[in-house]
Amino acid sequence: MRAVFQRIYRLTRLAASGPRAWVGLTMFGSVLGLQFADIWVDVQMIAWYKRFYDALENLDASAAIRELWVFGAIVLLSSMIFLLGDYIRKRLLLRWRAQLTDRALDAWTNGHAYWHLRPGLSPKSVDNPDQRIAQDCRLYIELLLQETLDLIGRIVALVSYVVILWNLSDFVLHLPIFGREFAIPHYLVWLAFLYVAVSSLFTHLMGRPLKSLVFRQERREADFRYALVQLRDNAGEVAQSAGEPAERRRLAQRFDGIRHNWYRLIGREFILGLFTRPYYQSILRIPLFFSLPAYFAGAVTLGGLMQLSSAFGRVTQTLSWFIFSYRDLAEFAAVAERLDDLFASADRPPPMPGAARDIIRTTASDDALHVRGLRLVTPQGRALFPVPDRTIYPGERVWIAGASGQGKSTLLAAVSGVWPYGEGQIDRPANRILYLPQKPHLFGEGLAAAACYPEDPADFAPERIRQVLSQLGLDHRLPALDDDGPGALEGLSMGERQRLALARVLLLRPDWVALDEATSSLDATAEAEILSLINRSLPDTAILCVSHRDPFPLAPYSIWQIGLPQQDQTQQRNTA
Ligand SMILES: Nc1ncnc2c1ncn2[C@@H]1O[C@H](COP(=O)(O)OP(=O)(O)OP(=O)(O)O)[C@@H](O)[C@H]1O
Repeated sequence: MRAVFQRIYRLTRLAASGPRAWVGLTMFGSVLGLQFADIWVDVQMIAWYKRFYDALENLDASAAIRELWVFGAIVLLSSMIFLLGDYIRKRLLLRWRAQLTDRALDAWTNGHAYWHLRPGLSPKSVDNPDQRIAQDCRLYIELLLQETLDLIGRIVALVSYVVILWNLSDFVLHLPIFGREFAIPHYLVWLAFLYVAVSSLFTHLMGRPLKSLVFRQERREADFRYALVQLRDNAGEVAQSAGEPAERRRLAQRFDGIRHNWYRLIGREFILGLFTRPYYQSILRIPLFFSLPAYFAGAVTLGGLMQLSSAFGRVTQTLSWFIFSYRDLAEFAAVAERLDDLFASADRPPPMPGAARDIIRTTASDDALHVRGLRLVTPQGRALFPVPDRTIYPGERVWIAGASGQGKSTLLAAVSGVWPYGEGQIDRPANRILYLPQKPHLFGEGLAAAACYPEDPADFAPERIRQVLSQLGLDHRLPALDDDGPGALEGLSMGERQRLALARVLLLRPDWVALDEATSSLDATAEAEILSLINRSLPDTAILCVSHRDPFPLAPYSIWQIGLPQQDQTQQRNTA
């Protein structure tokens, strides 16, 4: 229970702090104030009923008409209070959600948490981070506002009801226990608290598994949604390999997960309902029974008994917030756990047990790349081939060669700073290394965004983008250049995707480039043309090229052999 409160405290602080935090807090205070004003209007309405019906009974037409005007004013005031409160509450919802989402995105993207916390790379990978950031942040704030406003409102109401009950139950109950007689003054007040405390304990014991079931349900829903997204992303491959039955099987399996957990969830809700439902239905009657000892002792009249039981009922009903809100509170606790877990894991991604994380990284003072004593291992601790020591200076071209699976891509990931497993030292240049993979991921924002990634296409002259795409053989795609939707990328062949990604090298003109089989899908002639174009256009750029084919157009280049040679190509090549 303490852990739940700590989580809620941490998350709420994240959402409600930050620049201009006072605006959010003022909004929260205003919503609360309007909630109290609404209660006051409610009280006015009750008083109005008495005045209006008295006027009717006395056949006082002018008083009745006056009360109609009062009624109109109360309705107007009540509507204004409701609408204003609702509007401010919704604005606050977005404000705190935006702040929490911002923090979650920071945590997820800073320090490469999104890279480290994937299955197989971390012992505690984070499932469905997209759902946690997109949905849980919203749900958390929604439930936070709902439960806290409700709770505060009830606490205030409780104080007034307890005062009423205390004054009404101004008599002593004499209770014989084990032969001795105990005198309990104001016994109804104590009884109300005891009754609800015992009932709350029951509710908690019966509903305890709900939180983890809700937690699991959210996860399974997200898994199912993600499986559908995967089908959309791989539509071409699935359709051409007639993979529909396999996809249906996969989707049905995910849905089965939802179904099984749902049965357990509703089963538990049923068990909880066995207690809460009768409790809900008897809460207005039980107070009457509890007040009977006072009646039979002659302490109150029948009218007093009714008044007492109604005050008692108000107190118990207000105190029963925990019982009535148990399902929502379980969801709130589950959402808080999922979100807090995301923040905690992103802050300190846990290391894989048994895999060294001892790579020392510094920024080289001479703007070169120095690799010393580097031994890379997989996350499971399997050692890859040792990487020969090497220094690469600005403007150099290097072919990183080696047979498949020996660690070339892993070396590039270590040089980029993301691969943590292994030991040795990497002193890297201060400037960013532009990395192009074999299978470039093109986001759905259109050709220009893909060609300039990760820079903003607005920073580049459209003419320059056209010229580069044309140099790379993508003239036929230029009419779609101004289309900034995913349709512009539809149908690009893998070779065209690689050409589009290579445009980044020519547009961004970085000081360092890592090409990780970035031309593997091009035919030999096109590959030679594009590599020569890059070689000519960027004479001062250092190029690290992972390739199974000799990148001779980059000549003069040297070879950095990783593991066993793939073929006999280890001699230094100095001419094209
Ligand atoms: N996340 C990971 N989990 C487990 N093993 C991994 C992981 N990443 C890489 N490896 C393993 O590390 C080894 C080196 O992989 P890497 O991709 O660096 O090879 P490569 O030399 O680039 O291969 P290729 O030429 O086929 O692209 C492989 O055996 C691979 O299975």
